[in-house]
Order: sequence, then structure tokens, then C-alpha cells
Amino acid sequence: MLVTLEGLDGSGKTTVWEALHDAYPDAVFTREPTSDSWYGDAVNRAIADDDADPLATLFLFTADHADHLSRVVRPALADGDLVISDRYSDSRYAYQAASLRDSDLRRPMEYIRGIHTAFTRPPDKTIYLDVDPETAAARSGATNKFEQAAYLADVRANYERLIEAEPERFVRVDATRSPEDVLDAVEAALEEILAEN
Ligand SMILES: Nc1ncnc2c1ncn2[C@@H]1O[C@H](COP(=O)(O)OP(=O)(O)O)[C@@H](O)[C@H]1O
Ligand SMILES: Cc1cn([C@H]2C[C@H](O)[C@@H](COP(=O)(O)OP(=O)(O)O)O2)c(=O)[nH]c1=O
Repeated sequence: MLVTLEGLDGSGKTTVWEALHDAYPDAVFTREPTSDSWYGDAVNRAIADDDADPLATLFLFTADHADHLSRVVRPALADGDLVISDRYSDSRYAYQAASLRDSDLRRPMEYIRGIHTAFTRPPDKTIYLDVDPETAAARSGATNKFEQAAYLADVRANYERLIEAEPERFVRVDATRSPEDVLDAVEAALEEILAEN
């Protein structure tokens, strides 16, 4: 089963993902962008480059996803493992659709979903850590171009569209609460998800 964690920068995904290692020692913990491949290195260069072309950046993130799928996610799922990924395809649909909002693409989110459809493996469930853009930008330190509150407001609106389209896949967690409360809520959500399957 594939469970993904999504949310704005600073929503607390990585904090939760690390804490879950103790509760689920047998799960495969992974992330996007990947941190152990040259595709992930290329993505990190694009994140750090304020002048990186947004369409080129989309394809770098998508290349990293293709490698992540074939090298990590599909083999783990084939072994029957629980896979917990800190960010996954919804990050592209939310972030790159915002980056490409003023591009020549008429419907950026539909375009980005379209290029994934042929090859991706959709998550079974997605836990969405919900915070307002101001809290997200303040917590993340606004150190890169994706962490600015105005941009994150667009990203959040895109996540809302995704949740509206597939309400049964998403579990929304109020991530403005303390780290302990957020972790408790995520663990409760995961218990329920695993009990259902
Ligand atoms: N629930 C929370 N309340 C306040 N601060 C938090 C909370 N969760 C995480 N943080 C802090 O916010 C920052 C970003 O958290 P992180 O887990 O890296 O978020 P993300 O992976 O979503 O960007 C870190 O300094 C972390 O300690
Ligand atoms: C996976 C992914 C991340 N991103 C962005 C979100 C982050 O600003 C940045 C790095 O992701 P990440 O390392 O998960 O950052 P954080 O822990 O702060 O949430 O890349 C995209 O724009 N598209 C994507 O597909």
C-alpha cells in the first residue's frame, strides 16, 4: 500500500515522516525529490536556481518521479510493503501548476496530470497537512523561491482542487497545531487507513 504525505513547505511533513519510522519499523520510507540519485541532485539544482525555467523544472521533477517509481516504489509494493512517501505526484500537480500559471499552457494542472497518467502509480491514500501560507512560509524560513507566502497561496488552492476531485483519497489534518498533536492525528489516520485495507 502506498501512503503519501503532502502539504505546503513548513507544514511539518518531514517532522511527521521521521517520527513515523518508530511506529512503523517495517515500512519503506521514501521521499520526493529523491535524496539518493542524480535525478534528485538535478532537481535540487533547479530548486536553488531562481532563473530555472518552470517547464524544464517540471520535467526534472517528473524524471525524478519516474526513477523513484521504478527503483523504489514499485519494487517495494511488489514485495507487499507499506510505502510512506514524503511528497509524491500531488506535489507536482500543486506546485508546478502554480509555477506554470502564467505560461502558454492553458490548463497547467490538467497538462501535468496528463503526463503522469500513462506511467505513474497513484497513491492509495494521501495525508494532507493543512496550514495557511503565512505559517508555512514562516516555518520554512522562506529560503527558496517555492517558500514565499503568495506562491504558497496558489499551491494551497491547487491542493484544494485535488482534494475536491478525490475526497476519498485524502485525509486532511490540521497542521497548525503542536507537533505532538499533528503526529497523534497522523498516526490515528494511518491506523484507520491500515485497518480499512
Ligand atoms: N506542528 C508544528 N508546529 C510548529 N512548528 C513545526 C511543526 N511541525 C514542524 N515544525 C517546524 O517547522 C519547520 C518545518 O518543518 P518540516 O517538518 O521540515 O516541514 P516540511 O517537511 O513540511 O517542509 C521545522 O523547523 C520544524 O521543526
Ligand atoms: C516533489 C516536489 C517538490 N517541490 C518543491 C517543494 C519544496 O519547495 C521543494 C523541496 O521539497 P522538500 O525537500 O520536500 O521541501 P520541504 O521539506 O520544505 O517541504 O520542492 C515541487 O515544486 N514539486 C515537486 O514535485
